[in-house]
Amino acid sequence: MAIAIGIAGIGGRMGKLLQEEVAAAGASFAGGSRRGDDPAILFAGADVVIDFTHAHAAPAHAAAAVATGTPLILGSSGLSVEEEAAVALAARQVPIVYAANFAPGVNLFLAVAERMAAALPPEQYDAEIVEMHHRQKVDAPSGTAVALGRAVARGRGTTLEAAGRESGRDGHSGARGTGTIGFAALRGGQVVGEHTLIFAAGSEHISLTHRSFDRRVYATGAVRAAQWVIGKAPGLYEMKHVLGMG
Ligand SMILES: NC(=O)C1=CN([C@@H]2O[C@H](COP(=O)(O)OP(=O)(O)OC[C@H]3O[C@@H](n4cnc5c(N)ncnc54)[C@H](OP(=O)(O)O)[C@@H]3O)[C@@H](O)[C@H]2O)C=CC1
Ligand SMILES: O=C(O)C1=N[C@H](C(=O)O)C[C@H](O)C1
Repeated sequence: MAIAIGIAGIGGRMGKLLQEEVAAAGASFAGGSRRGDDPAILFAGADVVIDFTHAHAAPAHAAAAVATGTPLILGSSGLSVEEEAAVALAARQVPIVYAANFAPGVNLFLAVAERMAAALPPEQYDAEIVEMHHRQKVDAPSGTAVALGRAVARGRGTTLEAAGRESGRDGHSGARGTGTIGFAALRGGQVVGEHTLIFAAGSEHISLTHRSFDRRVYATGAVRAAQWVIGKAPGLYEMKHVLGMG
């Protein structure tokens, strides 16, 4: 029988595409929710729920997933430390796939970024991440940029928090810190999503860029994750697990 997929944020840019991709994948649409709706109703009627809404909605959606035993696919970006902790806690009781970016190419990019960072000494190669998105995006840096920063830090045997983030440089910002990870966020027009990771040394630069031209790539990936997560044990999964890259 076709799995029934619920969609939180059905009225949003991603919500509308997700509904189309649920149908295209041969799954059934279990209903959608909008801001202000009780998430318990959506979760109770679905085999799995996809949430591309807002960071602040993530804890309530994770709690509804636990209360109903319904797996959650979480794509919202800009979660605070506390919001991510609430999601991780819920994932002890129900399977959750939480990904900053559901595009396959980006997940390969994350793996390559980690390997590059492991090979390039932080004392010589400054890591800078530049992203550009449409003018409506409300959080910065993007979730994908943060995930790239985390991948670089992991490759260097540390964490993003320990390495230190440098973002929003303006005015007398001082010299760049050695080993820190820099972020720059551009906003304009209708750019779907562009991310560049630069390793800059005194005598050479290496950069890697990913561009999304159609946000449907995220919706297709999220529906794939929804089909994959059914029957999985409780845990916090990433897109690399769905893609078999874990
Ligand atoms: N992981 C990934 O691959 C991707 C992640 N994203 C992320 O997904 C999120 C949504 O992006 P996008 O669709 O472009 O944004 P939109 O603003 O177009 O859509 C978000 C929708 O969610 C609704 N909403 C907000 N809070 C709730 C809630 N508590 N319950 C139900 N619905 C709610 C909003 O309603 P209202 O209009 O009333 O506020 C809106 O319709 C962002 O965080 C974005 O960064 C986007 C693309 C890819
Ligand atoms: O808001 C968006 O549009 C996107 N958000 C995600 C992010 O913050 O990384 C993924 C993608 O870049 C599009």
